[in-house]
Amino acid sequence: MFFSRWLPEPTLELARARAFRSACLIFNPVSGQGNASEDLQRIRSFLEPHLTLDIRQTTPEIPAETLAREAIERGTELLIASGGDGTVTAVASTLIGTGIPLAIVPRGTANAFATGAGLPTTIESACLAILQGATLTVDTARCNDRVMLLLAGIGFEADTVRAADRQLKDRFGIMAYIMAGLERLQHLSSFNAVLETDRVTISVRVSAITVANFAPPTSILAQGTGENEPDDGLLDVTLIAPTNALEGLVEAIELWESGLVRATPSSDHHIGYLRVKKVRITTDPPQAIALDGENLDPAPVSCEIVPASLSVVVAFDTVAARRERLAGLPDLAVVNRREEPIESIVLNYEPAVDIGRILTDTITELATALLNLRSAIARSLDTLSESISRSLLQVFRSLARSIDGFLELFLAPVVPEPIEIVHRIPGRIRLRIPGASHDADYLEQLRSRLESIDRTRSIEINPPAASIVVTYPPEIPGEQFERELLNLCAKFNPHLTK
Ligand SMILES: Nc1ncnc2c1ncn2[C@@H]1O[C@H](COP(=O)(O)OP(=O)(O)OP(=O)(O)O)[C@@H](O)[C@H]1O
Repeated sequence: MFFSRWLPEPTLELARARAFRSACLIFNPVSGQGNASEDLQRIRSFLEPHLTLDIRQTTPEIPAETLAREAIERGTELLIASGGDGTVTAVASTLIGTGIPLAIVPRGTANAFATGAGLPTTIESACLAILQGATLTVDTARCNDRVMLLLAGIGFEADTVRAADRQLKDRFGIMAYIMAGLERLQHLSSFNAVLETDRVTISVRVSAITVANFAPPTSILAQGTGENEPDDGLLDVTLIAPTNALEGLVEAIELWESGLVRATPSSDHHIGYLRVKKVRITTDPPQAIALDGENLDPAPVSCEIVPASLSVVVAFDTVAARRERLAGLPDLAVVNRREEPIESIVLNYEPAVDIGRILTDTITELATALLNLRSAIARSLDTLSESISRSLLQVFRSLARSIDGFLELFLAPVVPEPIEIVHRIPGRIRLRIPGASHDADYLEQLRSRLESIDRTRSIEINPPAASIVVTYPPEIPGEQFERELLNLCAKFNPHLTK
């Protein structure tokens, strides 16, 4: 989602895995909410100094798919899709199995493919990735004999996609999906489903089923397994069966958290998940389907993974961080036996990703987006029903609680540096914890632990100096008391005695 822009730039000026000499840019001038001619100008200014760019613009009559097929016939080396997910899907579907790489310069509303596959999400970072030329082969899938890049939603998800129409997206951007979801929550219903996987047959009553190849954290209903990987050779199936609208909201937030921290949701909720190579799903009554954001008529759904079938251009550091790291090994020598100088690039890569900062910034950004949404809603109250406004208020409260939880998790615990024994004489020992200076609470908690050593006479704490003086009867052997003291510190915080 917002992560990629915080990832570090490669340490070389322009580290290149492969230098594309030419590319065909398929540009949708009506995608997203930005200024298309400015966007095109920026793409050209980044790329044209380095490669020959064949620019083709889509029109209502000439879709991206036709332009992509023509480019493949002309023998293009690289196809760049610039637009929303509609444009990306159309171009990608022509490239499956060809080995020709796809680069994405995302300019849509959700940009679900780019964020879900961990690709660059700004024009600048996407162009830099094209110039660097690192590629990753990802899975695609087939759903009812059509290409599925991301996911198929059955039931609630499909109803939400239908409700988030162009007008709502133009007005509220990505928040349109949240608003549409809240609106649909008022009419939550359930249906019977039979899932036949490659291993088992499952019968169940649910409100939503999502089958995902991979999905960004914003595709909330696809986050059951918490690990939608683009190249794991598996489909992730999420089943949700809330008993009422409020529980649905809570489960959506639980899934949103799962996607963000890449963990499975807690077992307290009516959320199921499984991972399969293929699945056939029949529903009673028949449910609407959303395939990669496009609405399909109700029908049984058959999905199958097509492993390692699409080559995509990724940020160089993403590939290096996932696949290879040699920097820092002693006496390192690497002989390049290929024309492409990839080894030297990997050697120079220094991954210094601060996950804590990324998450904190993301959450802050999300909180800001929520505030913006709230003001947008306040301005549009006339056009919203009272029940939608009430639901929105509830979702703000729940999201605020989740955000608080994250901030507490990532900001609160400061792990002090290991403890130092500054001074010891019989009957008195002085400790110092450098990282805990000014953290009076932390020192007080430690004091109450140390008080449990029964022969302790007194404990004095000096927070600014991060020092603790402990006195004990001088006749007790010093090493024995010290050992007991340090054992207790280690139990309080294992980092203290490292
Ligand atoms: N020049 C054009 N004028 C009008 N419509 C166009 C033009 N070129 C493409 N389209 C339409 O744009 C749509 C695809 O838009 P886009 O790539 O933004 O996908 P999207 O799914 O709408 O994206 P998002 O939901 O992320 O905004 C297609 O329906 C296509 O027919």
